This record gives sequence, C-alpha cells and structure tokens, in this order.
Amino acid sequence: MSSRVLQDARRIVVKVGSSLVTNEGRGLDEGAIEEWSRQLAALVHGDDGIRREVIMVSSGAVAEGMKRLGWATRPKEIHELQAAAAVGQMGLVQMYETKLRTYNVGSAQVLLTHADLADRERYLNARSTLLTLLQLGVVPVINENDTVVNDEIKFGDNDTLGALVANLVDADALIILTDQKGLYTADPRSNPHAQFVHEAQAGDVALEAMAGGAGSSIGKGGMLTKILAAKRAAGSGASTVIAWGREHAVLLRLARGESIGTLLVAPTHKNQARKQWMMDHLQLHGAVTIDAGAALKVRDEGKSLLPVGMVAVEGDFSRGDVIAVRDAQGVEIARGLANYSSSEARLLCRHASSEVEQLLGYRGEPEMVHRDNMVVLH
Ligand SMILES: Nc1ncnc2c1ncn2[C@@H]1O[C@H](COP(=O)(O)OP(=O)(O)O)[C@@H](O)[C@H]1O
Ligand SMILES: N[C@@H](CCC(=O)OP(=O)(O)O)C(=O)O
Repeated sequence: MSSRVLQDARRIVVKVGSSLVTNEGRGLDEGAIEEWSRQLAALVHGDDGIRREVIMVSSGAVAEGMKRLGWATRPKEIHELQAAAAVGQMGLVQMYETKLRTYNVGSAQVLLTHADLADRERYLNARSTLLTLLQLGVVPVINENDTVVNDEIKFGDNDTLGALVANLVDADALIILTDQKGLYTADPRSNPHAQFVHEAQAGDVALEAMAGGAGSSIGKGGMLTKILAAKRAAGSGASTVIAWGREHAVLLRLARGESIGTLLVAPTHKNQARKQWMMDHLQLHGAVTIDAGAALKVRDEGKSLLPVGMVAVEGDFSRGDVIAVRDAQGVEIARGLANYSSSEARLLCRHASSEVEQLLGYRGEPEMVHRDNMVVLH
C-alpha cells in the first residue's frame, strides 16, 4: 500500500533545504537545481503518461546572500539576515527560472509569511493564485518572505512552510529533500548505530524522540521540524517522504512508486481530513439561502454554489469567512468559505457568474463557495 501513496499523488509539494541548495553554503548548486528542474518538468509534462502539479518550496536565500555579500559567518542581527535573504533570493529564483525554462516549464516566485496564511482572506488569495499557477502548468517556487518577518512571527524553517503549503493547496504528498537518506532512529552524524526508518505513521510521537536538530550550520530545522511538518501535512491528508536530494532521479522514482527515503503515511484520507478541519476550526459568520435547484447541485451532486442559486444573504461577512448554506426551508445543508463578502453576495443573488464583473467592477471567481472549500452536512 505504501508505494501507492506517491504513485497516486497528482499534486505534490517538494521542499529542498538550504544545505542542499547551496552546497553546504558554498553557493547555489547549479547541477542540483538543474537536476530537480529536469524532474519537475517531467512530472508536470507527464512524461510517464500522468500529468502532475508540482510546487517547489526552496530554502537557500540567506546562505546564498551571505556568499554574495562575502560574509563567512551567519550574522546575528535580524536586519542583516533579512538583507542577505533579499540578495540571495534573487539568485535563487533566477536559477530556478533559467533551469525550468530549459525544460520548457514556466516558474513563478511566491513569497509567503505566517500572517498570509493566518488571515482568511489572504489565505484564500494565496490559494487561488497557487491553484491558478498549477492549472497553467507553471511551477511556483516558494520561500518565506524573510524581508518582512522577525523572529517571533516567522516560520523559520521551510519544513513548516512546506507543510502549510501542502495544506493550503490540498496536496496529496509532501516530499522533503535533505542531506540524509531519510529519518534514522538517531542523528546519523553523531550516532553510527542509528537505524534507518523506512516507513511510519505521520504524527507518531515516537518519531519526535528520534529526531534531532540541524546537523550543519546551514540548515535551520533539522529532522524534528521535518517530523512535525509530516504531522501537519497529514492534517489535510497528505503523506510525506523524507529523502536524500542527490539520490538519482529521486522525484521520478518516487512518482513511479519506488520506495526511497522515509515514508510517513497520513492516517486519514485527504477529503475526510479536510472536512474534519472545516468542522473543527470554522466559526460561522453568516448564511446564504439557496433555491431548490442549487440545493440539488450542492447536496446531491457535490457541485459548487454559484451566485445564480442564491436567493438571500444573512449576516455581515468578508471574503474568506465561513458561511452556512441553507435550503429554502432554512435547513443548513453545507458550510464553506465565501468567495465574496456579504454586501457583494447581496448584489450577486440570482445573477449568472458571467455578470460578476459588471455587478462588482472586477472579475472574481465564478463560484460563491467552491466545492473544494465546502463541507456538505447531509
Ligand atoms: N534522527 C535523525 N535522522 C536523520 N537526520 C537527523 C536526525 N536527527 C537530526 N538529524 C540531522 O538533520 C539534518 C537535516 O536537517 P537540516 O540540516 O535542517 O537540513 P535541511 O537544510 O535539508 O532542512 C541532517 O543532516 C542530520 O544531521
Ligand atoms: N527562508 C530561509 C530558509 C530557512 C532555512 O534555513 O530552512 P531549511 O534549510 O529548510 O531548514 C532561506 O531561504 O534562507
């Protein structure tokens, strides 16, 4: 069963750490970035007959910036780290862009902060942008927006960012590429008797005791943040693989179902996990009442709610808030994230999606609540 996890994955987040990307701080590893780009392109183009959507979360900005600025030791001052990240990020994305283009794949730079994912509206915006890029066959190259974050508000390590991105886009799998073959029962750098862990359940607390901090001065998180990232990714049903980034054709072989690295299997199914998350975390901010035709689509056919099916709007909510969807009898049949605010929704009631631009002055999503962001209650 385990090999199928990656074989069946259609939307994959790949995270690469600083030590790999910058060759332990020596500078951007052009050969490695080229090799990952070749594999990403093959996955996106579906060279094996299956097209996949891939997001790259890449570290390395600070390490590369330090090199470009001629700094031998990591600065202590946060503004110096931020300056290094800003310098290094240029080189980082330039290289991904060049290499991916060589293999006929477009790329896009996306810089995110914690605040972007904590705020519902920005969360939805980030999600729509990433999903649009994926639909266009473009590979988003993501890093933390180091320039605007300080110690208290940063993800800090990109393992956590990778997991949050996997949650954000409902990825099927998170692949964390690092400088070890995977997880061992102890840090192999300091314990020669450490045993390799081939497979475990994501979220198993026993794994946390095995994992230590970063083995080099370049990487930030170490193995513990990877284990915690796997647990977090499992929250939305994504399984995680931790593997060596220089393993030959690692991404393609994983996609073929080969077992490489450590597989941390998500215990719950993707859709079930997302529904649970919706039910657990979301507070209602308002409601829309829909007509019988729309109720049929939403409840029985699992379709999105379009503005044309809405007949009334209650409450005061913003884009990204959770609203109840009620049928004509007032029975709540679903809950989901609103794509439009309550005042906009009032204008959109009974109108076709093609009229959104004319009514609101901008072209938004065709759906009031997209089915991916909706839980049908019965
Ligand atoms: N149980 C463990 N198994 C494997 N590696 C471990 C373990 N505990 C700690 N490590 C260390 O974690 C390091 C990888 O983390 P890190 O240096 O942050 O890499 P990256 O830059 O790829 O995120 C390894 O080089 C290793 O020394
Ligand atoms: N945003 C930072 C990444 C932080 C970091 O070092 O992460 P990682 O190497 O993945 O543990 C950078 O690009 O330098």
